[in-house]
Amino acid sequence: MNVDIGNALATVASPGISRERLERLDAQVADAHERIEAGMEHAEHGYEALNLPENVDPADIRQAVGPVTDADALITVGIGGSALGAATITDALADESDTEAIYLDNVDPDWVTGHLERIDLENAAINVVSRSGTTAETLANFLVVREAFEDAGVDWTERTIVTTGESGPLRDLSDRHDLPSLKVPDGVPGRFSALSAVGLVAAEVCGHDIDTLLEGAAAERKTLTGSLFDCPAYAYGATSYALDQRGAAINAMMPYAESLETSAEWFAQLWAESLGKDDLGQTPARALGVTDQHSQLQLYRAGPRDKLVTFVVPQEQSDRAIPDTEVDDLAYLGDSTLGELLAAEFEATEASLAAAGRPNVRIELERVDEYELGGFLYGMEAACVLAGELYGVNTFEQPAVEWAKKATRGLLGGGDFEEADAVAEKTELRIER
Ligand SMILES: O=P(O)(O)OC[C@H]1O[C@H](O)[C@H](O)[C@@H](O)[C@@H]1O
Repeated sequence: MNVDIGNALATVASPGISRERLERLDAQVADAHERIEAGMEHAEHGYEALNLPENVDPADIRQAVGPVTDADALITVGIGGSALGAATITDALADESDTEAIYLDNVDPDWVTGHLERIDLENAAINVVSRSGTTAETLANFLVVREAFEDAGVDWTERTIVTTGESGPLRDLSDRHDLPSLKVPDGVPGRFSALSAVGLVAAEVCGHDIDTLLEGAAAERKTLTGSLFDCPAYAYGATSYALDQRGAAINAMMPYAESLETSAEWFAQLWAESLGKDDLGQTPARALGVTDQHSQLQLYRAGPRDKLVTFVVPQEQSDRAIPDTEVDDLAYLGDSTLGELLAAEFEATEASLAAAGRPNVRIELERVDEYELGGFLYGMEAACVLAGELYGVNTFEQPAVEWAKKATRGLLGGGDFEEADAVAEKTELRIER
């Protein structure tokens, strides 16, 4: 990926970063890079995620998914980091797959039932993913899906792949039924695991080229150097951090490709869970070009100066001509294509923000394919790790999320957790109709 931070400079935007500040920031990046390299070298928790492109063996993944590559539908049961990386890849490349990728990452009963009633379960497969093997939503959904397979007369043990940690309830269940299983690599937090079996099983079942995904990531890894001026990932991480320090507390991720919409969800988890701690962090917002030009852009251009807009723009996309029309005022459209319209709208939006002095950054992908996606996922993870170093937070923990997990478990009678008591202590001020 390439990154253009020109519209984040103080000569264009406010908040913005001056050239002098960029130079000083680069010295901080050099120190942070040393720390990141040491973490990678010693396979420290979290930093190990940046070694994934070299450590993952695609042959293991291919072997595990062998029995289900004929599936018409793959039901991935997982949540957060155990769903969004895979969904980013398979949604981005969905046009090239005959397998429908479904993600059960919510426990809304109507929605889960709707999916299970719609799919032909005889030709479906299950991909259950949980790093901890204890996440209530995932385990509950898996039990529901398993039962639906049994009710349909399908032997779920022949149609299920498990990806989980070395031990835990899901590992026990997998061993008991002798299911094909893969391990979430040690030292890789869920939201940084897209380039492991966690993200690649679904990609492989859907027929995408996981070797090339890993090659794209490995190429991005080679760009990690001690200077933001040589490394697109660090340029993005450092710019986002510096803008946040100057008041851009919100980061609106706005891909200009329908197929990349899910990537903004993945980014939101990465950014929020990794950096949102110690009263610090930038709030990720999700937008989609061109659609949200007609809903959110007003706020981005004229609202509070508390936002960075991040565009993700594929340079090549397929195209379709706009037919000629009999209406004179619309004649200009007939000379164009949908792709040209999309490109023009992006350029106009980017320029409109710059003209109003609103900081924005452009991330360019050559196209939406396996290689570029691998590079994008890796690059954004590296950007996030760098930003975490600059903020001085522990990028790889999420104690605030764990709190709510314990409270939920306590409420369901899954143990004695003091966090559950807080639910009963809620302050009420009800206004009833
Ligand atoms: O993979 P699992 O252990 O099931 O965890 C799934 C998700 O659970 C929690 O909410 C964590 O905060 C996330 O980081 C994680 O991705």
